[in-house]
Amino acid sequence: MVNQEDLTPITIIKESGIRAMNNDIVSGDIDSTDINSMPLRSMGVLNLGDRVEENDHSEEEIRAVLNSKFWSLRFPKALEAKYRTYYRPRALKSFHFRAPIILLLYVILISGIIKLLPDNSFLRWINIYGWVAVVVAGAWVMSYFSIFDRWFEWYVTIGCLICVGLSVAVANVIAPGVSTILSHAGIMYAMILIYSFVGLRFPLAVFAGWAGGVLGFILTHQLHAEMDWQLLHRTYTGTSILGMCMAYALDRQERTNFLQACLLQQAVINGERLANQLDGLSRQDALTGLANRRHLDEMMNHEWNRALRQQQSLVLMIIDVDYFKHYNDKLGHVAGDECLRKVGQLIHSLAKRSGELAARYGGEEFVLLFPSMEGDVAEQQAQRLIERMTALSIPHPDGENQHVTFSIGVSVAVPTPETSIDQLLRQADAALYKAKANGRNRYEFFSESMRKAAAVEEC
Ligand SMILES: Nc1nc2c(ncn2[C@@H]2O[C@H](COP(=O)(O)OP(=O)(O)OP(=O)(O)O)[C@@H](O)[C@H]2O)c(=O)[nH]1
Repeated sequence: MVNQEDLTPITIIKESGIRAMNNDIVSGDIDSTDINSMPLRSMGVLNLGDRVEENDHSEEEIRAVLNSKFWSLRFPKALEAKYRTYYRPRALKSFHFRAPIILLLYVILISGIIKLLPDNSFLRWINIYGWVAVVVAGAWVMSYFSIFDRWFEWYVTIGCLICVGLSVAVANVIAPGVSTILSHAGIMYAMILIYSFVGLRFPLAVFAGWAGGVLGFILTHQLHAEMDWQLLHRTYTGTSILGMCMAYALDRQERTNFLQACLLQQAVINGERLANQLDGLSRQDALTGLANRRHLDEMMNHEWNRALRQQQSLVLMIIDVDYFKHYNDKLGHVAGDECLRKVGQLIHSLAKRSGELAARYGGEEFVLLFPSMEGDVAEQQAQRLIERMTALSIPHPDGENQHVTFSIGVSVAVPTPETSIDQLLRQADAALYKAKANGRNRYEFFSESMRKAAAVEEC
């Protein structure tokens, strides 16, 4: 049995997948294909006990097979191969406890037969029937060695065939009498066990049953005994027919269970996929495809706590489009949306490293979060942003520069237990205010003088 960790989509994203999620959102590329490749799929959430392996058959295909009733007990090739790999370990595991039960039944049976045997027959009888125990015990032992696993069906089939042959032969070598009746009961035991208890698929069980009968016929002749056909038809042939019916029904039931497990697995995967998609969408800004405020808040806290633990500096930039109201008023909201999309793409192009995040903060405001970044690198990034925006050259009908620009407020901090991410945000906001006041199309860093001015204002 494959034990799966019981992880829900939400915990996966929040714990191990948060980074993958972040990058997908930032790139604005969340769609079902990406979500399929997220950690959830590789982890597999299904816990159906004996798990159906990776399900690459479509739901329709499985339903079609299920509806076809598969009277021939055979699926289309690929599905059949998958069924075999699903079925074999289950049958093998069952055999671990079924083999000793067979041995126990055998002991009970022979203890009854021994009491009824004529005195001079014991050695002859045990010399033949004793091998049944050896064969069953041998198969049982083999089932514990994984090197034989791939041959499981075959060594059990051959073992069953030999046991049937020996059971038939031994019933014929004993002189007619009371003990013969129990020996024929032994044949019936053997037939029922191989058809319905050992765990063989229908065709193999049929092969073992009838080929075993042929072997019994040959052994009887080799041992110079007579076949009592009338009695054999009532025991061997009768139980063979009954056993075949049972084996057929069991094989079909096993196959039906497999198909239903496939469908259930598919339903679970679809549910997880949908949950992932919804979760992704709930963290994405619909207009720009960047992370939205919700995801930004989570990531800011996440990165803040990490920076606090590792005592690394964290950079936060608030970027605000200049004179955007004028742009909107002159060109309309649709053009305004298009402009915000382009600005969003540009901002995203700077958040490349793992953990870096570009988000839409609201309206025409964006945020860039840079973990493990020092002030001098932050300055280069801010400068780069301004330059790329100039190069983008989106015409602004009413702007000072004839093209759309933005202003940037930057704050840099190494977190301490006394400070918070909100403080960092407020500082970036204060720096942005200064950039606007100083003429826009520029960046400003939060400085000591701003801190003092803020303190004075607060007083
Ligand atoms: N097209 C569009 N406009 C938006 C959206 N969100 C906010 N806005 C507009 O953005 C404008 C923001 O205007 P203001 O806050 O006055 O800022 P501004 O005109 O850029 O002035 P400064 O920031 O001082 O340079 C408003 O006209 C909003 O209607 C949006 O999703 N799409």
